[in-house]
Amino acid sequence: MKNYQTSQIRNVGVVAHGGAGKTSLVEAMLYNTGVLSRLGRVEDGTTTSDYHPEETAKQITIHTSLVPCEWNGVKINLLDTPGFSDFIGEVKGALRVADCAMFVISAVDGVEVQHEVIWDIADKYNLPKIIFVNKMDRENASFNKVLDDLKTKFKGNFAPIQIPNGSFDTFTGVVDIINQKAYTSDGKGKEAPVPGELAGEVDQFRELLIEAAAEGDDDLTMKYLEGEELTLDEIKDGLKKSIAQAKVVPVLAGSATKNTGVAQLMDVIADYLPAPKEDNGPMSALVFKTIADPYVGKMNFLRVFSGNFKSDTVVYNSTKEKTEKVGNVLYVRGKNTIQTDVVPTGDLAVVVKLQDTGTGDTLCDKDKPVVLDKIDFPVPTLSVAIAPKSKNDEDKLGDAINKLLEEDPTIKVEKNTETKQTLITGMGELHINILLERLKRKYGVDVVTNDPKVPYRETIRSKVEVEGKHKKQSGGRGQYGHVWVRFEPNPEEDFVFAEEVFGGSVPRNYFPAVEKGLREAMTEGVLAGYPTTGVKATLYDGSYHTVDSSELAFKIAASLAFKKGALQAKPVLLEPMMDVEVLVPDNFMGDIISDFNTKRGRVLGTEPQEKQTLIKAHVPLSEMYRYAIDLKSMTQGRGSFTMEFTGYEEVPGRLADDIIKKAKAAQEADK
Ligand SMILES: Nc1nc2c(ncn2[C@@H]2O[C@H](COP(=O)(O)OP(=O)(O)OP(=O)(O)O)[C@@H](O)[C@H]2O)c(=O)[nH]1
Repeated sequence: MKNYQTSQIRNVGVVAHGGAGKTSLVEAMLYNTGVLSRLGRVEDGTTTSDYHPEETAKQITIHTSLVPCEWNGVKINLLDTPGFSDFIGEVKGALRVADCAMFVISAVDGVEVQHEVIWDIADKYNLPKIIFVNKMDRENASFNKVLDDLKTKFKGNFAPIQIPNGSFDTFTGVVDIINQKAYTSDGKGKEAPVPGELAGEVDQFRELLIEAAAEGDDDLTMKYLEGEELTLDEIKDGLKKSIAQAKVVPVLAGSATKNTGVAQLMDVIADYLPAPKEDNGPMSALVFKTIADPYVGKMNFLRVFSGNFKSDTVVYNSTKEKTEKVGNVLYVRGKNTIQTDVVPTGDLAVVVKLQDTGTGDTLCDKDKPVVLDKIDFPVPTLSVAIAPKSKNDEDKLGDAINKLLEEDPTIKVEKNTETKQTLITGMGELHINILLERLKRKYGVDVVTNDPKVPYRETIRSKVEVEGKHKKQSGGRGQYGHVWVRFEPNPEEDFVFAEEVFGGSVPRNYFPAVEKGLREAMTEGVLAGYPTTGVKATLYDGSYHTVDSSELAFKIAASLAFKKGALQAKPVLLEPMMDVEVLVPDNFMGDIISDFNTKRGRVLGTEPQEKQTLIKAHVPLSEMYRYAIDLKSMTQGRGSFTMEFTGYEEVPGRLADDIIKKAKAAQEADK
């Protein structure tokens, strides 16, 4: 691959709802450039971009893959992104470094949920958009229906620039609106005059395009408004500017698997889509993806935003505040790599084997450090507990998890100190399944999964004074510890220890042992063995023996006092509560609120947002573990939510009885 200058580069994020045909389209584009001798098929697992074993097995895209292709003297960097909602983080990473979002929409299925979700992301990045209406060869394909769908679902000036000639079994090619030429099927196709029956439509769409072109440039606007005719060059130039300013969204049609209309799409990308912004300042680059490749090692995919990125140099990671040594820099295409010495502004490439650099990090010159805007990754919300299957798996698990985390910014792993479970949190069921498969296939670690346990707690509701006495006389030196302790509720803190001992009834040097005895006893509550919190304990009396008393004896006495005291002080079970915020389109509000009622939640309020409503609620954690799945099915994937721990609340009586019964049965079984 030769070196390209910034003006000759097009970075295109290929985005869509799953199954619309992104991967097939990228494959056809690559085939047209001549680097493939035959067209790979998703069904056969032979496409260039979906080459990971987990992708060929499931026939879906999981990773964004970078596929550069050369066309008409331009290098088109295609970022083939996953369409399934669990992998929206990959789409966000790709669009952060793309200069344009290309939406692939099935002519049969029209605009689907993920298109809507990604549309909003593209809007946030102010990205120009282009639309390819795919699958024109399928039964029930309708270009005009998709066009109507676009106009009702999105804001935008949609202007067809290439329309289909026929559909399904009459689909014979495409018509280029600007040049007013028809092309027959397959590859570049043969040029032909516009068929008579399409002439009216072509004229009408051409008028729309000219109007859109005129909006791209003030001089052209004037000329257009004065009724003068624009030349072909002026139309093309104006259109280019309008697209770059996102004032018009060009719409094209074709079939990826029949490779029809695809060469014309590539012409449009090369001729009309914006090149990256030139910036000759000091070097800066953003890492948008990290992969642990079994052969190559760690691969950081980056985009250069300014200056040139060079191989065999030292760069500064301003995010981690660390210096990194750069060795090889590669251009990649699926599995294949080519070394390069320099990557110009705007280009995408891969650096291998950096020490500390990960996704979202900025690399720059040490003496002119900058930090580029981060990628706004989604927060994972679906958790499962995992445990190693064998000792061998246990040894490898920690390392393997670190590798997973390095590759995927949308996973969280944490060990819950109370339940002792390791929780892995991801974006959805499919995401978690894939992570577990990856653990096994790539890192040889087998795990079993469980539902997460709820970290319940216990507390007391009344004040009591109790005695704890430990006395043992069995020949030789005995053991003697004796305390009186007052227990009272103190919800503000986990535990407070105080003493009001008069006249040395318990000597000072035993106080720490008493406190320790209480703290240890509290880790296993009297109701169901959960940690006890919100207690103040005051040691106020007791007695000792000059020979037989010891720290151990006082510790035991304190522990006995706690067990007795907690039982008398009206113990109750507490559960963790979450502050939940759900963002959904307005029409789902009622469903979300009534669902919270069944989940023992309290809705705190709703706030209208642009196009959506934010619902705030207070819900027990035990009801929220599968919410990621519930919300997806309630809103067909249109909703999102976040939650945060806020504190503990008492579990209602009957439910508490059940939980205590189950916990006791489990304790028995353990014995
Ligand atoms: N008839 C017809 N089938 C197509 C066309 N494009 C794609 N398909 C088929 O549609 C299915 C999905 O295509 P993919 O290319 O995997 O779609 P994708 O958008 O990459 O899907 P994800 O990887 O899940 O995001 C495959 O079975 C393709 O063969 C087309 O133009 N015509």
